[in-house]
Amino acid sequence: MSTTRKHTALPKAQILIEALPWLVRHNGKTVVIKFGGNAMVDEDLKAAFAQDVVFLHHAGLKPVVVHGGGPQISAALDQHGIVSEFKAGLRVTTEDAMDVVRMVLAGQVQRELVGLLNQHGPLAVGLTGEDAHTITATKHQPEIDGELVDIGRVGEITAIDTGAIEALLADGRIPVVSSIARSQDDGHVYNVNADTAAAALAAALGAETLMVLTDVEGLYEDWPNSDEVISRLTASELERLLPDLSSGMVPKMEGCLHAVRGGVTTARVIDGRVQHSILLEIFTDEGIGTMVVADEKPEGPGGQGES
Ligand SMILES: Nc1ncnc2c1ncn2[C@@H]1O[C@H](COP(=O)(O)OP(=O)(O)O)[C@@H](O)[C@H]1O
Ligand SMILES: CC(=O)N[C@@H](CCC(=O)OP(=O)(O)O)C(=O)O
Repeated sequence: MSTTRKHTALPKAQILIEALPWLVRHNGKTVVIKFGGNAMVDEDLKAAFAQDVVFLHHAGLKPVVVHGGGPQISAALDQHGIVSEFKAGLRVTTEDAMDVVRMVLAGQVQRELVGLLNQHGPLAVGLTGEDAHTITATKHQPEIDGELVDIGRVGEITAIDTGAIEALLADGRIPVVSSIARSQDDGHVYNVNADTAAAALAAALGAETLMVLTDVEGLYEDWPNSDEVISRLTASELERLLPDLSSGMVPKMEGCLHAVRGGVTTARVIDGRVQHSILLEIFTDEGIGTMVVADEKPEGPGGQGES
């Protein structure tokens, strides 16, 4: 090998070998990746996202994608002359709006992601929470200022059946899930926040990691006044912060807490606007967003930590 070729080739080998401990650690582990609608607006980013997910698959992990589509739903509702309104961070979803939500999530956003992933092989299979009872929900009525408020067809998850997703993973596929659920009580279809759905699936699947891709660098300590990102926090620390959080961050951080308390090792909020942020997060030391971990167990003999 000529000296020049060696000089260009060796740094590449170095980068590959740096990933070895991470490849060993994550081999065979399930990672649930939530791709937010706000991070999904750029064509190059969507293509890079698909590459990263396929990379994880071929590196021996089991990625499960849960996608959002908030901005895409708002645009479609607008075209139908339906006004978008949010209460407690959730979209007020009338029966007519629900038809649009379902059409956009399952018929457009999910199809597009499945198409991008399948450019790399026969890998992705799309489903919604309705399929094989994957997500069952009941009508959600949030409490606002001490009163229960009716926000229409918004679902609260009551059960997860991981059977269909596990069968797809066992078959070497990449499930792509839309956050729509069916109620077993009234038979209606419900709109579920995609962060909440991703977190519930991560916990039910016993995933190692929940990764939430969004359009900010992570959880800002003092949003919107400063852009200081909290890089790591425990479940209890996050629980104390929750009442002070606003808008889109509420379901994300509630989801991270639910996932970690449900046994997921780490839940991360990362910047989906950074190309290949998933690879940086999984295969390097340079985690770029906010990582939530379980509470640390107290040290010393007889110490009984939280699990
Ligand atoms: N503490 C915070 N840190 C970061 N972002 C915050 C915070 N509080 C509220 N936000 C808002 O939450 C948004 C992300 O949520 P959302 O718009 O629902 O995104 P997505 O479509 O990715 O789910 C950010 O763009 C920001 O405007
Ligand atoms: C009940 C509720 O609010 N559902 C969300 C579902 C999509 C979603 O969560 O998309 P993002 O992740 O892009 O925000 C909605 O209708 O916008």
